[in-house]
Parts: sequence; C-alpha cells; structure tokens
Amino acid sequence: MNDVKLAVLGGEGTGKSESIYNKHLCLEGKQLNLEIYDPCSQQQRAKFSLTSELLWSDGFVIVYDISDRSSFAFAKTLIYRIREPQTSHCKRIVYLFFRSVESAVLLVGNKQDLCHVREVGWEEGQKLALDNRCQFCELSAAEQSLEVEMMFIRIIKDILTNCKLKEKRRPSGSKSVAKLINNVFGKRRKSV
Ligand SMILES: Nc1nc2c(ncn2[C@@H]2O[C@H](COP(=O)(O)OP(=O)(O)OP(=O)(O)O)[C@@H](O)[C@H]2O)c(=O)[nH]1
Repeated sequence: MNDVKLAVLGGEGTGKSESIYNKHLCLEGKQLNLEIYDPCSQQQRAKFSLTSELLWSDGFVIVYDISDRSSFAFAKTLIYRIREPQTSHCKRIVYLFFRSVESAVLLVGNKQDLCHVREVGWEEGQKLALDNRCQFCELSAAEQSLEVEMMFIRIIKDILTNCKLKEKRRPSGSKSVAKLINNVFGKRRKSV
C-alpha cells in the first residue's frame, strides 16, 4: 500500500478549522492510502512558512478564487514558497539530492461559475503555473464535482510518477555524495 500525502492550500479563508481526510483508493492497479491535509486558510495567511507542509507533503493543490485577485496573490506567494528551495542552482542540486524530484503542484482557479465577475484571467493562472513547473486547471467546486475528482486524480498521478522517478534516482552511498559535492563546488583542479 502506497501512502500519498497531499496538502490543499490557499482559498479565501472562511475560518473553517483545519481538517485531515483519509481515503483508500485504487489507481493504475495500485492500492493507495490518500491523506489530504486542508489547513484553515486564515492560519496559513498568518504563518505561511510551510516548513512542516514541505516536509510532509508529496504534492500540493493550491487553490485561488478567480473572482478575487487577493486570493491569486496569496496562491502566488505559496507557489514561490514551495519552489523557493529550488531557485538557485546550488540549493536546487542539494534539494533534489535529498528529495530526488520536485513536489507535484497543481494550481486550481476555483469558482469558474463566477466567470462574469472574474478578476483573474485564465492566461494569468496558466502563466503562473507554467513559470513554476505546476499543472493548472480552472473549475467550479460548487458545480463540477466530476472535475474536482479528476483534479485529484491528476495530482495523485503526478505524485505516483514522481515516486517512480525517486526509485530510479535513489542515490547509492558515498559515490553519490561525492557527485553532489562535485556538482555544487566543482571538481578541484590538480595542482601543477
Ligand atoms: N460560487 C462558488 N462558491 C464557492 C465555490 N467553492 C466554494 N465556494 C464558496 O466559497 C466559500 C468558501 O469556501 P470554503 O471551502 O470554506 O473556503 P476555504 O478556502 O476552504 O476556507 P477555509 O475554511 O478558511 O479554509 C463558501 O461560502 C463556499 O460555499 C465555487 O466553486 N463557486
């Protein structure tokens, strides 16, 4: 049984307390134990270091409201925070050595039914996602339960792909540490 840990972040903040959902499912012939962490968005805004989420999660669903620009700004902050350890070349190599692959991130523009009062364009969401190596979709959680289900399947499939990559790239002992040091600091030139 594979464990899949997913954090759902963002949203507008109605003050609901944090929740953890557990679900068993079978996807691509694999039995999965899905854990979804849905923290209260007001708490997230007050303290968005995401340190524990970054260590805990295999993937993130970042939600914003297409009719609320401030929620898009917050989603952007969250994405930058998730991708931050991978921005500089050195940090990226060290990060990928320990994590092997980047976290899967899916950016979701919610409340598509409120298109008539849209404040964030589809292209803006798409660009933010592309620039930060995230998947993107727009939907209406209120009216499109099938799309919500598909959205979860999409991110879980990404996580499973990452798990396969991790298996392939698992470093083997001291050789890998030497490789990492060489990558970060460059090979020492032989003195003449
Ligand atoms: N029109 C519309 N309203 C929605 C949609 N999804 C959620 N809402 C409404 O938006 C409000 C906020 O929804 P929540 O699910 O509580 O938002 P949240 O971001 O989880 O907020 P926290 O509870 O603080 O984490 C509620 O009144 C929902 O009914 C949608 O797709 N369309």
